[in-house]
Amino acid sequence: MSGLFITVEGPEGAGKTTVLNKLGNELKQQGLNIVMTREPGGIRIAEQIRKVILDKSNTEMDARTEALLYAAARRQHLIEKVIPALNQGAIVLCDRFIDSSLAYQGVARELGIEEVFSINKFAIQDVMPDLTIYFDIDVELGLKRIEVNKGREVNRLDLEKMDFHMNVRNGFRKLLELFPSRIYEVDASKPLENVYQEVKNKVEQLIYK
Ligand SMILES: Nc1ncnc2c1ncn2[C@@H]1O[C@H](COP(=O)(O)OP(=O)(O)OP(=O)(O)O)[C@@H](O)[C@H]1O
Ligand SMILES: Cc1cn([C@H]2C[C@H](O)[C@@H](COP(=O)(O)O)O2)c(=O)[nH]c1=O
Repeated sequence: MSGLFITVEGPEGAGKTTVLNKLGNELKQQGLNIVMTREPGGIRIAEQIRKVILDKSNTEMDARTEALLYAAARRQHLIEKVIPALNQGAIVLCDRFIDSSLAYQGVARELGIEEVFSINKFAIQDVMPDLTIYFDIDVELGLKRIEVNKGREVNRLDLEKMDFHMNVRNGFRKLLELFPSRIYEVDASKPLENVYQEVKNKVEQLIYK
C-alpha cells in the first residue's frame, strides 16, 4: 500500500467533519489524490449498518452487538474502499476509525480496550492509520455545538447520558497515552480557523516529508 491513511477522532461536536471536509477540498486543489470517507459508512453496506446502529428506536441493542456491528461496517469499508484507494496511492481522510470503537465501546460501554481491539484485529488485520488527529473538547461544549447545528442528525449515541460522553473523552485521552506516536492531539475548543491551520500543518508535514 503506497498511500496515506489519516483518521480524525474525538467526542461529539468536536469539529472533525468540518475540518476534514475543508482540508480534503484544499488538498484536492493542490492536485493530490484525496479520498474523503467516514465510519460507520462510506459505502453502501456500511451505510446500511450505520442506520441500524444509530437508529434511535434500537434502544435494546446489546453493547457487544454494537461493537460487532461497528467492526463489521469497518471491515467492509476497508476492503471495498480504503485499501483499494491506498493501493492506488491516494491519501484517505477518514472521519472516525478503530479509536472510536476503543473509546465508545471499549471505555464508555465498559467492554474493555483489549477486548474491543481484539475483535477489531479480526476486522482490520494489520491496517492501522499512519496518522490520527484527535480533536479534544469539553463534552458540554461539543454537545452544545451540535445542538445549535439543526441540520445534523441526532442519533442513538448522541442521546446517551453526560457520563457516557465524559467516559468517551476519557477513553480517547487514554488512547493518547497508549499510542503517542500515532495520535496527535489538537485543542478543538479553539476558533475553527486555528484548529484548521494546526491540522493542515500536521497533515502536510506527513504528506510532504
Ligand atoms: N472550532 C470550532 N468553533 C466553533 N464551532 C465549530 C468549530 N468547529 C466546528 N464547529 C461547528 O460545530 C458543529 C459540529 O461540527 P462537526 O459536525 O464538524 O463536528 P463533529 O466532530 O464531526 O461531530 P460528530 O462526530 O458529533 O458528528 C458544526 O455546526 C460546526 O460548524
Ligand atoms: C466509528 C464508530 C463510531 N461510533 C459512534 C460515534 C458517533 O456517536 C457515531 C457516529 O456518528 P458521526 O456523526 O458520524 O460521528 O457512532 C462508535 O461508537 N464506535 C465506532 O467505532
